[in-house]
Formats: sequence, C-alpha cells, structure tokens
Amino acid sequence: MGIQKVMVIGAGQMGSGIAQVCAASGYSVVLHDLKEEFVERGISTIHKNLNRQVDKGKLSQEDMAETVQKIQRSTDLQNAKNVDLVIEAAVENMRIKTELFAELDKICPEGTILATNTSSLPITEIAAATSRPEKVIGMHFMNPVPVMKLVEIIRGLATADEVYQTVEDMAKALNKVPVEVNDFPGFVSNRILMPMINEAIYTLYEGVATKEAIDDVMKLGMNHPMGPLTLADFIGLDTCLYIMETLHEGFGDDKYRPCPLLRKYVKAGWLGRKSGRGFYSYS
Ligand SMILES: CC(=O)CC(=O)SCCNC(=O)CCNC(=O)[C@H](O)C(C)(C)COP(=O)(O)OP(=O)(O)OC[C@H]1O[C@@H](n2cnc3c(N)ncnc32)[C@H](O)[C@@H]1OP(=O)(O)O
Ligand SMILES: NC(=O)C1=CN([C@@H]2O[C@H](COP(=O)(O)OP(=O)(O)OC[C@H]3O[C@@H](n4cnc5c(N)ncnc54)[C@H](OP(=O)(O)O)[C@@H]3O)[C@@H](O)[C@H]2O)C=CC1
Repeated sequence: MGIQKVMVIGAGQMGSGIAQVCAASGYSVVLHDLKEEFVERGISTIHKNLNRQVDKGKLSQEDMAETVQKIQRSTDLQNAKNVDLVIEAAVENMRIKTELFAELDKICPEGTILATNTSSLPITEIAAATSRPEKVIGMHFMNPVPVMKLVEIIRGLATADEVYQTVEDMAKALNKVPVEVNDFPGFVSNRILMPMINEAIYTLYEGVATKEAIDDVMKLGMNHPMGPLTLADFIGLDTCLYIMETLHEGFGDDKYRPCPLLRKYVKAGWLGRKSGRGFYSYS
C-alpha cells in the first residue's frame, strides 16, 4: 500500500504542521479547510516556519520552493477522490469527525486509508461511521508538528495490520518516531498530560499561586520546557476542554472533571495563543 498523495483536513495549527512535514518529505499534499481564508492562514504559517529554517541556513530556498509547491489548496472535499491517505485534523468534536468520515468514505477510493489526528476521541467510534473500519486509524501528531518527534498510532477495534504497518512506515518516512497504543480515551499522551494541565488550572482557580508562579514551579522544578498554563494556551483551551470532557465521559470518573475556570475561559472565547488571549495575552 504505497502512499503518494495525502489530504490533510483542517488547516489550523495541527493541519498546517502535518501538511508541512508531509510535503517536506516528498508527499503530494492537498490542504483542505471549510473556507479559503483558513487554507490561506495555514499556508502562511507553513511559509513562516519554512522561512525561519531558511534564515537559519537549515533549508535552501530551492528546497523550500519545492516543499511549498507540493501543497495544493482545497475547499471542496471531493478533492479526496484521488488521495491514498487522509489525515483529518479538524476540530476535536465527535459529530464533526463522524460526519467528515462518513462523507470521505463515499468520496475516497476503496483503498484509501482514513486517519484522524484526534487528541482523545475513540477511533473505533469514528471508524463505525464508515463502511471501511479496517482502514481507519489514529495518527496523533504532537504540537508543534515540525519539531516534536512522537506520532502516537492508535488502532481501532477493526484496524487491519497492513493499515497499521503502512501508517507506521509513513511516520518513519516523516522522520518521526511512531509509538503504538490502544484505543482508550486520551490514549496515553493526553490521559497523562491533560489531567496535569487541568490540575494546574485548579491550582490557579483555588488561588494557590499566580499563573506565573505555577508555570515557574513546573519549568524550573521539573524541567518542563513550558509551564502547564503556557502549554494549555499553546495547545488551545477549547481543545484542552474537549479532551477533559472525553476523559470524564469515557471513564465516568470525576477525577477527570474539567476545571470551571477552563470552561469559563472557553465560553469567553479566550482560547489561548490562537485567539490572542488565554491565561496570558498574546499580541
Ligand atoms: C494536545 C495533544 O493532543 C498533544 C500535544 O501536542 S501536547 C503538546 C506537546 N508539545 C509540547 O509539550 C511542547 C512543549 N514545548 C517545547 O517543547 C518547546 O517550548 C518548543 C519546542 C515549542 C519551543 O522550544 P524553545 O527551545 O523554547 O524555542 P526555540 O529555540 O525558539 O525553538 C526550538 C526549535 O523549535 C522550532 N519551533 C518553535 N516553535 C515552533 C512552532 N510553533 N512551529 C514550528 N517550529 C517551531 C524553532 O524554529 C526551533 O527550531 P530549530 O531547532 O530548527 O532552530
Ligand atoms: N492543538 C494541539 O496541541 C493538538 C491538537 N490535536 C488535534 O488536532 C485537531 C485540530 O486541532 P488544532 O489544529 O489545534 O485546531 P485549530 O482550531 O487550530 O484548527 C482546526 C481547523 O479545522 C477547521 N475545521 C473545523 N471543522 C471542519 C470541517 N468540517 N472540515 C474541514 N475543516 C474543519 C477549523 O475551521 P474553523 O476555524 O472554522 O473551526 C480550523 O481551521 C483536533 O482534533 C485536536 O484535538 C492533536 C494534537 C495536538
């Protein structure tokens, strides 16, 4: 099962990064989002990242041009009709993902693998929206995609071994390190990371310390590259809330209840770095 052409759905922070690394490794990429302006925003992020590498002398102008020209823009899902692999990186919402997968199942050729970059949602449930659950798999990249080495690969109940192998090979071709995990809420990464972030938000909510102090404790005391509140802003507070809700519902255990302050910020539209304000302000 050779992968040559990939559609990435969602041109946000994850989708743009995934499109960039796929194109840089020689794959033809179709970057799809609902509106042209979102696709253009994703393309401009890719330009910014590649330009940074050119400025540092890590990438030549020619290689940058070659990468950029491998990315085709799309606002019509029918463009999935001739791709070998779809990597879905739209918003963390089960209804949106199952609707997309049901539609892709109708559009894509029989052999096309449908992967999702979901942070926490059950792969098996997403797969059940299609008539090809054996070709549905989780391919969970980490943020920022061009930098982080891990790709968590999640098998759904019906995922075929051959499909797993193809996706693992592709992750290696992208110069990433694949790690296989089973289909449980939050997989491994967010089952461990997100309760820590949620606890940091409770620590702020209960007035134990300022946001800066909480971040400093974890950065200087535990050597984390970013404090948990800075990291929450970086991931997106909406995504953090959706993940906590998936853990809470999926395990039925109140230890996963999202902090009310997180809910309040998301309701206010304070989504973190991507909206200009979260725990911190970004101009
Ligand atoms: C929610 C989920 O489902 C799963 C997740 O993704 S959870 C989030 C996982 N990610 C993390 O935990 C990230 C934690 N933070 C870090 O590792 C670091 O702060 C960081 C890599 C983001 C930045 O590192 P830093 O040392 O502070 O900054 P800096 O020196 O400027 O950058 C290091 C490199 O990353 C690159 N970089 C930084 N931010 C970037 C971005 N947003 N996009 C692309 N590249 C970026 C820089 O260009 C630089 O590249 P070179 O080594 O080629 O020069
Ligand atoms: N942020 C992170 O650190 C990580 C996130 N993830 C996962 O990746 C996915 C994307 O997250 P992220 O990139 O941060 O989110 P963003 O909000 O940055 O981007 C999501 C993009 O998808 C678009 N979109 C929404 N619905 C559709 C649709 N039906 N069809 C096509 N495009 C759509 C959005 O458009 P609009 O603006 O109109 O909504 C937006 O441009 C989520 O599932 C998330 O859980 C995985 C790893 C890390």
